[in-house]
Amino acid sequence: MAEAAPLYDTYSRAPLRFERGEGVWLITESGERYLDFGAGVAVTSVGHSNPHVVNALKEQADKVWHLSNIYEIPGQERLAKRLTDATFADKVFFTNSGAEALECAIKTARRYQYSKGHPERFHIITFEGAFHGRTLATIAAGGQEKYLEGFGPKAPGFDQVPFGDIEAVRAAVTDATAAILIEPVQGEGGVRPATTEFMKALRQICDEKGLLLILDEVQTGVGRTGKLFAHEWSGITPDIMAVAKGIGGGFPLGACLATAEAASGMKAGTHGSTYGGNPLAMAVGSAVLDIILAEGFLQQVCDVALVFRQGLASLKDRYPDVIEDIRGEGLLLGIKAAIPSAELLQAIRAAHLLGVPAGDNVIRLLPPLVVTAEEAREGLVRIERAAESIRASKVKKTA
Ligand SMILES: Cc1ncc(COP(=O)(O)O)c(C=O)c1O
Repeated sequence: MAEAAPLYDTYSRAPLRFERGEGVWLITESGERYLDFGAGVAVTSVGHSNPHVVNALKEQADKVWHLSNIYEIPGQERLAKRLTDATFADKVFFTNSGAEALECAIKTARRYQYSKGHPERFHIITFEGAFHGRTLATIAAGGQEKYLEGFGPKAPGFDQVPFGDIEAVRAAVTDATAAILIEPVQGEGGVRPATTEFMKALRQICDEKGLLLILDEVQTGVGRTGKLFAHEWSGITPDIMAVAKGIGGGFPLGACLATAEAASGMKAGTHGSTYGGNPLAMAVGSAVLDIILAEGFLQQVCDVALVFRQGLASLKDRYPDVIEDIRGEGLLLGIKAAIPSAELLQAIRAAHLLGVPAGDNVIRLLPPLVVTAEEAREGLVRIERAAESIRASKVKKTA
């Protein structure tokens, strides 16, 4: 047996060694092809090795890789302008990851209340089942105890309430509340979309009580649900939004977006990042946006998502012993398994399709947004093969 690599044991890794990627495919060292419907985990939005993005990265790499944020960085200004033009936001802070974008969002909200003369208003209302990252503040913000275990006292100022329970939110608001933080669709928590009514009610509570609404669109953003950002489906806008994953298409890039008012407390020296907003990341982010913002692209995402979802619904009808439910929005879909989800994920992987585990016995399917209807159908064929193999093994066991 090969000697274990000297890596932290933080991941239970599947024994697959991918050497390269092409569009929606990942190819192992031995040349086996897998349909990548995990896309990293909702990361490779425009597919693996997208030529437009690769060229942008190469071109920038020949010019300059790193500039300190103590200088003006034209690529940063351009990407910030594109993001603010396309959204509710007036201001952007670039980060290297989702958790960092959330850290910036939380700091922005607290600093806003502080600068308005309310230093006591630092509590953030968050939701059970939520996932916001793995830093000390974001595990405290998240609604899953397992991520806190053994990491010392939970950072103060995060109050969890049940997801979707507007009365619980109202009851949790106190004079110490600064903001409400929510994922429009809980991803890691089991692909659970918040309803439009719930999102609207959160906005209303924030307006009534002088709170900021922070959206975590790290997983749902940049076209994943068929709109540029998932909150657009509900017709509300946030005050602050964390973005990452899809915006970098695989390059470490995140961003915290805010209205000018919400960001008004973030003065020179209040926050910073050595690598955030570096020229390579900016070139990649801009190239990704070229594709996502191209005319008709998001409609294509919706069209393919419909084909995929209808196919999944039909599989659910034909294999109720394997699939209990299909849920999600756009190309952020979840199969709630009727058997242990790890078993189904394993069978899907054996059919050379990659999905991602989530809470609530769910498997997430998040193909690159460039997936075609034909590739989506190929994915369905493989899921059916997996369902058949599970049935066959059950028959064998009972025989
Ligand atoms: C909704 C959400 N927020 C935050 C994060 C953390 O992002 P990162 O792993 O880039 O820090 C994730 C990652 O899975 C996520 O899904």
